[in-house]
Amino acid sequence: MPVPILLVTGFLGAGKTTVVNHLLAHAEGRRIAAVVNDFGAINIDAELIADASDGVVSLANGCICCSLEGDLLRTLSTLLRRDPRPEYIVIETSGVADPADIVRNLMDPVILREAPLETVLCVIDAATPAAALDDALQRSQLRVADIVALSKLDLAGEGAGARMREAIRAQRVLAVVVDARHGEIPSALLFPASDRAPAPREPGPKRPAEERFETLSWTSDHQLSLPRLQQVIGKLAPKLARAKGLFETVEQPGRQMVFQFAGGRATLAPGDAPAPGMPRARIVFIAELGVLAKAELDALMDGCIASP
Ligand SMILES: Nc1nc2c(ncn2[C@@H]2O[C@H](COP(=O)(O)OP(=O)(O)OP(=O)(O)O)[C@@H](O)[C@H]2O)c(=O)[nH]1
Repeated sequence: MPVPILLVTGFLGAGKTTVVNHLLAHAEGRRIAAVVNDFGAINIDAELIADASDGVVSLANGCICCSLEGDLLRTLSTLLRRDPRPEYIVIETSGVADPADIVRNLMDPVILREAPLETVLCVIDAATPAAALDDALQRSQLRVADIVALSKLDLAGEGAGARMREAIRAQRVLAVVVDARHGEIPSALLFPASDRAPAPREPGPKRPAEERFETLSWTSDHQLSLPRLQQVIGKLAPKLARAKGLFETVEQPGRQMVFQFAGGRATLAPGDAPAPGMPRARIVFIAELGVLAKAELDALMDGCIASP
């Protein structure tokens, strides 16, 4: 039996992992394998994906739309040889990925036969201005989508959700647009029960690889001071496109916290127990190329380490 693929795309911090997590947590007995790509050296997303999946495969330190394309195909072949075989495969792309290039790779004749691309889902943050969809990368993410999920409607101002829907419709007349409150999308929509094999897709011409963002990682084996971190994030915020990380604070010892900075908003939430053998604090920062210097970042972040 072919194993349908769901490809999840969307800009940095739009809410892709939240959607994938919700899907895996409500798998209702389906064997779903997840492939997660963070283009930084540390794959925070893989750690944030619920254990509910049939094994999370993490592809880090590159983007599956360009440098890791071979790794993606090898990973899919390995998943398809698993016994028992997964019934579905979800691929979460990094927020900087151009999905057209991934779609092209998935049209590989063997993969297409064994694991056909069924659905492309694009997650869009409803709390960002609709003009964000004019961005070339976001346009290409929207262009290949069959389903568009509007996230963060709870944060969007009045009318913002409606304006975003209109902007989506203007670019993608045929896409199904759904609300995804905290990642909630009915799984029947994402994995429709159909015996028909999905038709091959035409991904369009290959785009020249364009480096626009870079990721900088910071790790430490110490606890962090929350007030100092808040101050530093305030300083860094204008330069950041996205940040996420896991660490322990001196204020709440013994508890791993999940830090998220997306759409200009920073949040901190309790996380799972720390993974063994990992540095106590690991944070990935994503910025437009040349905007954030590693030495500046290290100096600021080192200042967040709680004094003994
Ligand atoms: N309030 C609110 N927050 C949300 C919603 N969906 C996602 N978030 C938050 O937005 C932040 C980013 O969400 P993720 O799911 O990690 O975003 P992502 O698209 O996977 O991020 P990258 O993989 O880094 O591009 C997290 O703090 C989420 O909790 C929503 O519907 N409402």
